Amino acid sequence: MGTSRILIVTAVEVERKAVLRGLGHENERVKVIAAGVGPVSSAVQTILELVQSPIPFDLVIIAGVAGGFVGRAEVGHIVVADQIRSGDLGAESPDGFISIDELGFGSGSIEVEEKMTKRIYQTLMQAGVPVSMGPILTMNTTTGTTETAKRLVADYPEARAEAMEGFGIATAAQKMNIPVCEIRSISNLVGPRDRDGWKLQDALLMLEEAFSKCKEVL
Ligand SMILES: O=C(O)c1cccc(C(=O)CC[C@H]2O[C@@H](n3cnc4c(=O)[nH]cnc43)[C@H](O)[C@@H]2O)c1
Repeated sequence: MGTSRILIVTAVEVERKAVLRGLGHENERVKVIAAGVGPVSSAVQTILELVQSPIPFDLVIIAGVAGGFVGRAEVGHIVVADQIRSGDLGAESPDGFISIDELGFGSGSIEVEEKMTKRIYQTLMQAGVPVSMGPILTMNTTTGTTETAKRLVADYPEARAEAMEGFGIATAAQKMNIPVCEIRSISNLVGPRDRDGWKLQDALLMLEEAFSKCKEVL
């Protein structure tokens, strides 16, 4: 749609390939990179890409698979973030988790680019893709117990999904004054670890479909 340059950042290569299949091909406006698993690796790789690019990027889109919170995002659905939040940046205490905001050391959430977020969400809705919108949490550690899942559901009542890169990549983009969006395809539910139960292939196919439906509005 626009003439802006977009950097799409996934964690792993299979996600990058799914996005590329959806887009049809990479072009001079849209670049897709796999920046590594977790907020640190993905943030560092993103900032390197943004700083080293001869032509500046206007938008960063975080994309990949994610865990959905039970009753809030089903496996096979797409979640578009209306907020990118760290789910574990802070301190533990006997009275519960204390966020980085409450500690007074900054903010654990980053706002998304509203116009593009709405455009992506509406495009997917109109195309009949199962999609919902809400905060996506970023975790250093994939949740694998009922206890942690309960803590997250209680602390972030609006959160739809968790993944491991969003807050890192968004922080890198924010430092460069570049707006961000996040789109995730749900591969598993957040809860007791069941790695064999992850529907990775289905989620990657849905990620591909989401980008194929959205390519005209990017
Ligand atoms: O087998 C594992 O425990 C495992 C640990 C880290 C990463 C993976 C991946 O397969 C990497 C892909 C990517 O998946 C995102 N993801 C998917 N589901 C979840 C989740 O329930 N909680 C957090 N992250 C999730 C994440 O962004 C990874 O980078 C496997």
